[in-house]
Amino acid sequence: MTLLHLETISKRYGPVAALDGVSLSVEPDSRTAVVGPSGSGKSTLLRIIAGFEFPDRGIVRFDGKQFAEGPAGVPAHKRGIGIVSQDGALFPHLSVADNIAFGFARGAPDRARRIADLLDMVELDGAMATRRPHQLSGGQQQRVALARALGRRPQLMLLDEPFSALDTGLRETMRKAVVRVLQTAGITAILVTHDQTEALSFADQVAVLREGRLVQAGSPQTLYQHPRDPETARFLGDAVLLPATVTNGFADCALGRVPVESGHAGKAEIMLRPEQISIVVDGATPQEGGRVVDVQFGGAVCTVAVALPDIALPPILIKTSSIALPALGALVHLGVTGKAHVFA
Ligand SMILES: Nc1ncnc2c1ncn2[C@@H]1O[C@H](COP(=O)(O)OP(=O)(O)OP(=O)(O)O)[C@@H](O)[C@H]1O
Repeated sequence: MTLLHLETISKRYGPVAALDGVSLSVEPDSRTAVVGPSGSGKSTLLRIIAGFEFPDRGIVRFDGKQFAEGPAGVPAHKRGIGIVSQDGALFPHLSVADNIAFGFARGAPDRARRIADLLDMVELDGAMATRRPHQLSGGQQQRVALARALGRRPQLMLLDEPFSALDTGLRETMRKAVVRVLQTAGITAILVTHDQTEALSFADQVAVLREGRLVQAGSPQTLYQHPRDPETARFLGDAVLLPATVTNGFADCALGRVPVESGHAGKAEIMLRPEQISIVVDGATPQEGGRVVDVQFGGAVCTVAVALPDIALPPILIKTSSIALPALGALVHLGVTGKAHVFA
C-alpha cells in the first residue's frame, strides 16, 4: 500500500515551471531523498506535500485521503505532517521544553513525561529542558526541532535540508540519529538535500529532479549504478564516461574490452564509477598504457589522473588508497572491476 501518492503535479510561478508533471509514490515506513540542482523544484515539492502551497494541476493523495486536487484541498494544519527545516525554526523566547510541547494540546496531563520521552528519543539530556535555543549547539537545536515535530506523532516527516548548517562530522551523526528515531517510531520520511552522499546513505528511494521534472526515482543502488543519463550519473557521484562500441555484452573502449550489462549493440557512451578502476604499474609502453599526469593526496582516498594514448579523451580520474600511489609520469595499465553501464 502506498502512503503518499503524487500524480502529475505541476506548479508555475509566473513564467517559471517549478514543477512539471511530477509523479512519485512513497511507501509506508520508508525513507525518500529528493535531490536535484538548485532551483529544480525540491522545496516546492515539499511545500506542496506539507500543504503550504497547492499545485496548479495534479493530485496529492495521502493515506487514502485526497489532500489536493489542483489548487483546492486540505490546509497544512489539518494534514498531520511533521516538518523540520534547515534552521530548525525554534521559538527563541521559549525554553526547550516549551518548544517541544508547542504542538501538544494545552494542559496535556502527561506533558512532562512526553517531553522527557521526546528528549530521550532524540538523545538529548533531560537537563536541557530549561535552556533556551541560543544556549544550544546547532546539532542540539536540530534535535529539539525534531523532537517538536515528533511530538505531534506525524505519519510522515518532511526534512528540508535539516543537516545543512552542521559541519561534516556532526551531520553524519545527526543523520544516523534521525534514521534511528524515525525507524523506532515507524515514521515515513522525505528528505530534501543537496548532498548526494547524504541522499544515498539516508534513503530507500532517491528521486532526482531537474528543471521541475522527475528524471529518475529508485533505490540508491539502482540510481548510482544505472543512472538514466550522464547528467544524473555525474550528479550522484564521480563518473568516468567513455565512448565505446558495444557487441555481445562487451564494450570496446579506451580501457580495452569491458563487460557491460546491456544487450545494446553499436556505438554508445559507457559509464564506470572511479572505484571500479584500478591502477596496475607494470611497465606499460606509451602506445598501450596510460601516463599518470596528476596525483592528489587526500588521506584515505587519493585521486590519480591518468592520460590515455587517445589524446581526445580527458584524463581519467581514479580514486585509490594512499598505499603505493604511482609516481607522477609513471606508465600504467588500468584494470576494470565489474560491469560498465551503457547509455543507449
Ligand atoms: N514563491 C516563489 N515565487 C516565484 N518563484 C518561485 C517561488 N518559489 C520558487 N520559485 C522558483 O521555482 C523554481 C523552483 O524553486 P525551488 O525552491 O522549489 O527549488 P529548489 O530545488 O528547492 O532549490 P534550492 O536547492 O536552491 O533550494 C526556482 O526557479 C525558483 O526561483
